[in-house]
Parts: sequence; structure tokens; C-alpha cells
Amino acid sequence: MSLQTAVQDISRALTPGHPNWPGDAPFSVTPAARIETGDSVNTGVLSTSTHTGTHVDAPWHYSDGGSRLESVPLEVYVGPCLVLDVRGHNPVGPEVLDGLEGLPERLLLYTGQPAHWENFPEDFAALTPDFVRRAAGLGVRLVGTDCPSVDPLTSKTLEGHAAFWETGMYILEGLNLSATAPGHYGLVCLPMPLVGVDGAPARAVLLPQDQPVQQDQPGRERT
Ligand SMILES: N[C@@H](CC(=O)c1ccccc1NC=O)C(=O)O
Ligand SMILES: [Zn+2]
Ligand SMILES: [Zn+2]
Repeated sequence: MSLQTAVQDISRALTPGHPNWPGDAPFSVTPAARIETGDSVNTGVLSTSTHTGTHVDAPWHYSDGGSRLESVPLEVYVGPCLVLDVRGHNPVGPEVLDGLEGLPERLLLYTGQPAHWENFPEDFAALTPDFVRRAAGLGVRLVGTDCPSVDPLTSKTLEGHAAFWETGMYILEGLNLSATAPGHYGLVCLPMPLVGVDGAPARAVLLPQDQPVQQDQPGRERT
């Protein structure tokens, strides 16, 4: 048996030119020090919106009364999760939860977004407030989507976000689920540890669920 745990990266790669939400600050990593030009090291200067690529929304993003990122417990983002294929549902309504019971606290939705966004995806599948309320009623605490937002691009009222605020659930956006089989996993999603912010880019990975704990077995050599 391999001692290595399979780790599936479901974060969106942030390549130069990664498209941003229309009107938002562009993503860039600008070269600073360079060994080839005489510096001791290579370094870069990162400039990004807090809502670039795979990222979490702190409740303060959508309500002035909401918590900032440092007050959201990491437990929200780490633990058992279910990946659902909801392609064909636009917007995603409560019907995608029909017949599901015993849900884990984290639900990730694959709406069909590709691994890489050449241009910003303007026509994506938002979540209806009724979906959000039904998920909350089933004990879900975090909903992740492969779309850039849980509300449509042109929404000014952000009813989807408001339903998360109402129900106390949390939001993870911009996942890359294009290579993930639907099913149960362990989610580890760690937002950048920025303080006082409305959200932050995150690295999100899936681990196989029920991965046996790897223990040294008495009388056996480790390989
Ligand atoms: N709701 C989107 C972001 C968003 O709405 C947004 C991001 C940057 C600049 C303006 C935005 N919305 C304006 O209505 C998100 O949560 O990532
Ligand atoms: Zn966001
Ligand atoms: Zn959002």
C-alpha cells in the first residue's frame, strides 16, 4: 500500500492574465528581484482582488454586519464534503437536493465550468435563495461552486449571497471541479490568512474519504 495520500487540487490555477470580475482589480505577479540580473534571489509582487479565482467570501463581503475573514472558523472549510454534478440546472435550485439525506456539512457544486477561464465567464449558473435555504435546512454549512459568484453577474441585489447571510452558511467560489468525480471526499480549503478582509484566494484540495490512518505496524519494516 502506498504511504502517499492522493490529493486532488480543485483550485483554479492563477496564470498571468487570469480574468477578473468586470471592473475589479486585475490579477498580476510582477517580477521584482531576479538572480539573472544580479539579485540574490527571485521574488515577485502579487496584486490581486480578494475575489480572484478560487476564493472564499467572508460574510462582511455581502453584509456590513458580517464577520471578516479572521473570524470565520477554519473548521468551516475543512472536513467531509459531497461533490454534486448539477449541470443543466441554471440557476441551481433546491431540486438538486431532492432525495439527498445525511448530507455532510460541505457541499461542492459542479455546474460545468472549465478548468481554465480564457475570458471571464459571464453566463454562469447562480444559486437560488431557495436552494441556499434548503441546503441550510439539511445541515449544510458551506457551499462551494465552480462559478465566480453565487449570484448572476448583473445582480445588484445579490439575493443568493443574502440567503447565505440569513442562514449563516458560508461561500466558496471559483472552484475547478472539471476533473472531479461526484461523490464524498474530505475538503481542505485554506484561504490566505489576511486580516480584516472581505474574502481571500484559497487553495482547495480533496482527499479520499475514509482514508485509513497510516500507522506504523509492529513487526513490519517501513518501505
Ligand atoms: N459577488 C462576487 C464579486 C462581486 O460581486 C464583485 C467583485 C468585485 C467588484 C464588484 C463586484 N460586484 C459588484 O456588484 C464574489 O463574491 O466574488
Ligand atoms: Zn467572492
Ligand atoms: Zn460571492
